[in-house]
Amino acid sequence: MDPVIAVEGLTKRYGQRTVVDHVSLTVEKGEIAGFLGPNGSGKTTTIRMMCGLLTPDEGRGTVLGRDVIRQAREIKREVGYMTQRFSFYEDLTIEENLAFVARLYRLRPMRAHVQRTLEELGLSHRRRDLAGTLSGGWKQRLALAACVMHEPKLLLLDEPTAGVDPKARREFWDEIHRLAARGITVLVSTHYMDEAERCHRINYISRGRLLATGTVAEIIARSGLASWIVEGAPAAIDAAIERLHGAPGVEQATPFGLTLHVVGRDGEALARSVRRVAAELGLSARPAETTLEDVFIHLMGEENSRDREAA
Ligand SMILES: Nc1ncnc2c1ncn2[C@@H]1O[C@H](COP(=O)(O)OP(=O)(O)OP(=O)(O)O)[C@@H](O)[C@H]1O
Repeated sequence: MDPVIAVEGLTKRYGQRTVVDHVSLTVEKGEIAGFLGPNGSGKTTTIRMMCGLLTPDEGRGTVLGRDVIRQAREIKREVGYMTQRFSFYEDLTIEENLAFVARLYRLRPMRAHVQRTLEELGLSHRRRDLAGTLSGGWKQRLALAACVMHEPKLLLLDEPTAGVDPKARREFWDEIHRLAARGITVLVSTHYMDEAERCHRINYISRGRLLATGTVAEIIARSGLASWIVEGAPAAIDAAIERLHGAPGVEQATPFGLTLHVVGRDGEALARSVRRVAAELGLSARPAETTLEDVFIHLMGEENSRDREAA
């Protein structure tokens, strides 16, 4: 079966700046593909090129079997795109907002589409609530309803859960998994690590370039990073950060509450440095599983140091 998204070398420039730099991406049917990267790394721009809203300066490929350059209009109609800043008529109810969207898409019979969508997304009992009175989580659910009502086979969700509480985020992701189980393909950008871990595959982009792609396990394994956790009193942890900075094998030391994640590629040198500093400061240290967050912090750090070298 052909991939739902198969793009190659997508590039977008604004003036002198290349904001998306030869991004190639494949997403298979039914897959939940995560799109991660720091602010301003080019996720939204890439998504907009894939849903036919923005013409790439270079690159080619297909989305839902249609050409991203020549058939942008068809793609735009056939995907479900949830933007970062979706908007509703706040003084209309959930049902009225959906009816408005159904009219935009010329869905017939309109009532039946609205009804089915309300039911599928668990919105029926709140359909007479005004959109303006909904909590963040329910607004997000309404936005998702609006972009699935025309039954798209591909959903492009741009940070759909930004600013939503953990319970509502979890429910939103349960919904994404339900949609994927029905064969809908999802590409979703996020800054949350727990969400990244709920994706089948992850694509990590930084400064417009795709730096890592694969399952969580593959990305962690390929990073070649070893990790240690150091624990103890806050003052000693602060001192450990200072002593570990620049120590052999230590590439990053990141505090997480009362623990410190210490990460590096040279496992033996890292172990020696961590053990030494822990002993000096009376801290406990143990080897740990490298997390996705460790890998992403590391990738960002590498980019920054490349910049410093180039400067
Ligand atoms: N129309 C435009 N004109 C000029 N620069 C732009 C335009 N659109 C985006 N950019 C720049 O391109 C870069 C990538 O932006 P983009 O919104 O794609 O990133 P992002 O990864 O989605 O970021 P975030 O996580 O903050 O949403 C940013 O530096 C942004 O300022």
